[in-house]
Amino acid sequence: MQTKPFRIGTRGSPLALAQAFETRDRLMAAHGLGDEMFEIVVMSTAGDRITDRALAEIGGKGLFTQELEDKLLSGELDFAVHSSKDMPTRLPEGLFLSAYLPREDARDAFIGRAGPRLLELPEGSVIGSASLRRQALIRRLRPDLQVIVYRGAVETRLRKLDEGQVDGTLLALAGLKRIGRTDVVTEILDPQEFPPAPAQGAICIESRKDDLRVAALVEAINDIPTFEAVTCERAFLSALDGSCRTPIAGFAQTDGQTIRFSGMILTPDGTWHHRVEREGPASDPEAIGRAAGDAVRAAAGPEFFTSWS
Ligand SMILES: NCc1[nH]cc(CCC(=O)O)c1CC(=O)O
Repeated sequence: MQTKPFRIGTRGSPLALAQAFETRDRLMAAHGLGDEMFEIVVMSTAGDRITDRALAEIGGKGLFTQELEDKLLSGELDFAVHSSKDMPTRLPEGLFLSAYLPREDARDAFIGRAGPRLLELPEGSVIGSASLRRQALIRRLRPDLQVIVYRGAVETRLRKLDEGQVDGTLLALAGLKRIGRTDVVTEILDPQEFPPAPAQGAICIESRKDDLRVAALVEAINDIPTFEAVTCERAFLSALDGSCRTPIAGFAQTDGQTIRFSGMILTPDGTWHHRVEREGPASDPEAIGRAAGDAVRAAAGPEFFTSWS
């Protein structure tokens, strides 16, 4: 019988902590365990420390995960809780995503100071966002707006907005819900016009492949529809990857039988984009995402990926 508490790794941002506590609470409820059986271990990652540059510039994905993964591999942590959106498509040897929590709303939220709606902002308004996808989508819909790189924890971004450094910003609705700050949202963006990032809104658990005890523990809270949708979206991302500088959006929905996926790639300036729609059996989410990725890559042609890099 397990006597030592499970060590749960997380970043220290308010959102990361909320996600780690939600995971712990679900595990306690599923197994009838007390909180003494879990220890939350907070770690700082490179992504948390470097806040003045765009992520793609300093190395992109992996910046929020590497320190946690090192501690998983050394056995100092039993599992880590992440935003699936922050996870690289390829994980270190020996680690895997062993469970997904039920997905929150995957849509993006607009938070406007100069106006409540993105499409109605005064010409030349300044939007802060560090996400290549959001920057490109804004430029596509509103080429007249000025987009500036804007990072940091949610509360920092909201303060900068209040101070007037920008006229608006975009955040995942899911994150705002989890930290109880949906009060700032002025518009929820239509996922057809403003499609979310692959895996947005889904919390995942990462653990060692050979740790069957943890696999059995977390299996009890794994949400199958979220697993199917996010696996499909991550396969799309993986089929297109090669560059973390490509703005990519992708969203899958499943009814347990069929997965419906829709994806979009854009040039960073928003002038070109390609959409793809695919559906297929929920039993093979990866194949659907991969086929969608291959199709959109073929439709866009090689110059799409080289003309602006
Ligand atoms: N590192 C950015 C990040 N990773 C996950 C979320 C939101 C929560 C989610 O998508 O599950 C955010 C912030 C944002 O995009 O607003």
